[in-house]
Amino acid sequence: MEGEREKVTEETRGSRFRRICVYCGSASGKKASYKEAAVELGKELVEKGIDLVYGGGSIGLMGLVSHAVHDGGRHVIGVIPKSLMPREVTGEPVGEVRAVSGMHERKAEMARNADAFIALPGGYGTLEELLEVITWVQLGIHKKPVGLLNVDGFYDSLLSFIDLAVEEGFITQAARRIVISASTAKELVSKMEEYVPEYETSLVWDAEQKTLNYVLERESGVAS
Ligand SMILES: C/C(=C\CNc1ncnc2c1ncn2[C@@H]1O[C@H](COP(=O)(O)O)[C@@H](O)[C@H]1O)CO
Repeated sequence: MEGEREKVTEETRGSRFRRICVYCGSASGKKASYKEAAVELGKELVEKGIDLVYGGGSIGLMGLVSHAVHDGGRHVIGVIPKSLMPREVTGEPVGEVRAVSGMHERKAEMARNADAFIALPGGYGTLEELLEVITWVQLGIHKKPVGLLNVDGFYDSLLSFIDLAVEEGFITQAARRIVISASTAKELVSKMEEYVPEYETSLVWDAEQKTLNYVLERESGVAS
């Protein structure tokens, strides 16, 4: 039960993260290792006392990771656009469901509520969410760690592409280091714990807005 849960502090949980946002496939993929990795990641969050925010629903890897975190007693927030609320589209979500008006608001709400981001294997939706939060670091919108769970080399070709873009002068070495990757959940979370941001935030979230509006730090008067 939520209210009876033992109070976990940064010291007792042994993690600097209170809540991690997980992006992952609305499908499960073909290999058993993808499903196993989603469950393993959920259990790792539980072991470290970390809560989850994700895209809501219980289909595919999204269902596996959210059930693993919820079953382990941690808090789960699923952010679902109203248009995807019918159960036949996303399945039955667990934990707290936050209904939002659209996809942009959903991504902003997920990002705002997380201390870090992890991408499991997935398709277009996962890639879009992942690349956006990476870009937001580069733009100085946030400096939260971004991790790629490279299950069975699923993300090898994306990492090679990023390296090519570095070689070809489209991504800087510093921006390359935004992307943290590992093949197991334990190793990934541990690397993310050690991550030292190289980018300063120069834009701040506009808390008055539902969508990801941001303003230059010097104009907002808010220190991040
Ligand atoms: C395809 C349709 C619905 C699929 N249902 C989804 N339910 C919840 N969240 C979703 C859904 N589809 C995409 N997302 C978000 O993107 C990521 C998964 O996308 P992918 O393309 O499967 O990688 C996931 O992190 C969600 O936030 C409409 O019929």
